[in-house]
Amino acid sequence: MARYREIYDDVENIASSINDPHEVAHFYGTVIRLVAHDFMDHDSTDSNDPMGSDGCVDWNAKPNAGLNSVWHEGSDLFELWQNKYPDISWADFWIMAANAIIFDTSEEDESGGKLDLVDTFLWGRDDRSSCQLSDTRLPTTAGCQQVEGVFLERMGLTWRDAVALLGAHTLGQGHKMFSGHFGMWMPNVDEARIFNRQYYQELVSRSWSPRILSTNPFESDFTTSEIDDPNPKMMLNTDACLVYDIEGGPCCTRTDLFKANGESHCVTMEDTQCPVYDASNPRIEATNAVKEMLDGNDNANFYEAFREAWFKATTNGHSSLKTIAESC
Ligand code: HEM
Repeated sequence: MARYREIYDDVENIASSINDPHEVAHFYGTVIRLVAHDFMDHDSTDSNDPMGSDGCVDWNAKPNAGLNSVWHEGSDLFELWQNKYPDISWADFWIMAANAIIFDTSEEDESGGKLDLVDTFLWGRDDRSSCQLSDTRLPTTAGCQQVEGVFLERMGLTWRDAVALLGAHTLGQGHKMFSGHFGMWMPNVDEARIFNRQYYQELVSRSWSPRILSTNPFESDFTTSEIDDPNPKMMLNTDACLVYDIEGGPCCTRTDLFKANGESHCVTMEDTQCPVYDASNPRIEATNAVKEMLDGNDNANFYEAFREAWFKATTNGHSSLKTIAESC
């Protein structure tokens, strides 16, 4: 346990040594994203090669672009592992580093506690040196079929789990040079360094309009600001579809919001309201989960749902992991 806590301190020290707030947000975000890309290749229906958290991502594959900014020989995090924790597998170490960041960036509840995922942590994952084609199991940003494919069908999670995990998009940002999707889910870089339920508030309270990407005109996402805004805001189709049915064609998520001068807040499609799911649509479960995260005065529902989903996602496919006490 002492070592586990030491990793929290060491990761916090790396973050505190970074001066630029955008770089801090990117460091936080990329470590969490790295763990997600390690576990999102799990396929419980493939008994030959289910994959999952195994310290293996295909660094050259397009969906993983940007992950090597925190994990390459010479990076602070890699050096920390190499110099102090080389006996710990990459898979275990990445999860501990992510848990450290989530603890550090989460908000205190009424009793002064933060989100500490220590009780979800089991160790003993073996690293793989090769996981070819794992990237083909990673979701694209196209829409909710992708969310269903990765989380419900292959990882065996629920809509509530999927919605909770996607709440991690409260941290960090997208980049033109990596995915082509650029901007933050949050309105500013201060918010993009706090792990809280703000993602859901942003999703339901703003007018998100479709944006064709200059980096890839065949792909789109959603924004609330002009394309050349220095701090554009962003929601991916896989985020927007948790509440809005975006499959019927381009639409704006809130056509009912107006500026003081009467102009619509929608950047485009100001007359076309995105429909919401009706009770017979299975995706209503996603919307209900978003409502659950927003219910109450604090992050309690989000933190509890995230804790459950993170445990399932990081242990998926493993049958002999051990509790920290067993390492003593
Ligand atoms: C349907 C599933 C998902 C899709 C399609 C998706 C897509 C993306 C994309 C396109 C980016 C921008 C990458 C870049 O250009 O830098 C991103 C960033 C990020 N993702 Fe996801 N993601 C998914 C699930 C997850 C999950 C499960 C987590 C964690 C639990 C996560 C955490 C993050 C974080 C924290 C960032 C910010 C990284 C940074 O600041 O560089 N994502 N995601």
